[in-house]
Amino acid sequence: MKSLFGNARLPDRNLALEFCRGTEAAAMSAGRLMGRGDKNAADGAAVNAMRYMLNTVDMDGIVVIGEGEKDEAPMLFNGEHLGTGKNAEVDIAVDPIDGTRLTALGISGAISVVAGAPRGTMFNPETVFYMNKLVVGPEAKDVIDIEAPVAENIRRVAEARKKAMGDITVVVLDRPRHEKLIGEIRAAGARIKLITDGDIAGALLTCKLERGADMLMGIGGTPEAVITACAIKAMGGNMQGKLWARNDEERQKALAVGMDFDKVLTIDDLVCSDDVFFAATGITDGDFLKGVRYEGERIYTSSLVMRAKSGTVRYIDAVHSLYKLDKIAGIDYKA
Ligand SMILES: O=P(O)(O)OC[C@H]1O[C@](O)(COP(=O)(O)O)[C@@H](O)[C@@H]1O
Ligand SMILES: [Mn+2]
Ligand SMILES: [Mn+2]
Repeated sequence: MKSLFGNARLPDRNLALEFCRGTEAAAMSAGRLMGRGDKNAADGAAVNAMRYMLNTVDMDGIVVIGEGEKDEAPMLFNGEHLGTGKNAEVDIAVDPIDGTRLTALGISGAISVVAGAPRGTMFNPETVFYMNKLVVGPEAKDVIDIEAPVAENIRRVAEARKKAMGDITVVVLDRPRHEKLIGEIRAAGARIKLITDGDIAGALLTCKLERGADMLMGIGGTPEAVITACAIKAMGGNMQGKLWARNDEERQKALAVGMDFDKVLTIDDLVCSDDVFFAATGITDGDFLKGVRYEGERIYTSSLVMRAKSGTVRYIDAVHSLYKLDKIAGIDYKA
């Protein structure tokens, strides 16, 4: 029988599998603090574990997307080097917890994420913390236009998805800034799934085969936008974005370093490579991934690992041995 890979050289090592160790470690450390009401403690635990694990990976990584200093939470810093310095030169985008508040309150939908791409291929949002986003799954990838009216985008996605407009579900972050957007979606007759946080996981729902949503619309973080672009590339969907400033001061500061608020950023502007890696682990239970479960000496995690070049999507359920991990990794998961 002919081999699946023929005689071709096997693909390069899948970095996303290595990244998954980082998201698992971050999720296990942060999940331990679920519901304690302390966002910074959870973020700090996730950041330390993530940094520790990613530094063991054979790569020459530079953090392009840390988290932005939007809320002065513990973070991996932009420009920080990660990995052993061997092998591939990669841009890294991390969000050790997307859904810090969800974790602190024990609400579903928090995940830990890392994305990687060849050096110099990830969009650097500089000081702009927010972006207006439009994300869709594979069937609707060629029909979206973030500059067209909301109803028109819904109509086009409905046509592409062979659905009635009333059956289209749009994921939207529940924020006062989205009052107009929500009104327009309702006026178009579509359904809305409001999320309190976590628009990376929200965006992934557009590419999920079952129980998903059809679109994500609205303003969320720019770090999350770049990470989302990596994930959506791997899942075959599409995304557009436009930078958004909270106030004139932020806008002027960004304009001074050459940022353009009128430009429609395509998925390729956000990450201009198809060799993109993505890993995510559930912290609290979510639509996509189960949260971390602590069972005495064992910790259970659920992760999603993807590589855009090969198109492989892996779901990895792992069982971790708490006491062994404490010893070898020096991370105190019992803390
Ligand atoms: O809460 P804001 O300021 O509206 O920002 C929205 C962003 O914050 C989040 O809801 C949560 O992000 P963090 O948990 O990483 O802080 C993102 O998913 C989203 O993109
Ligand atoms: Mn975060
Ligand atoms: Mn985030």
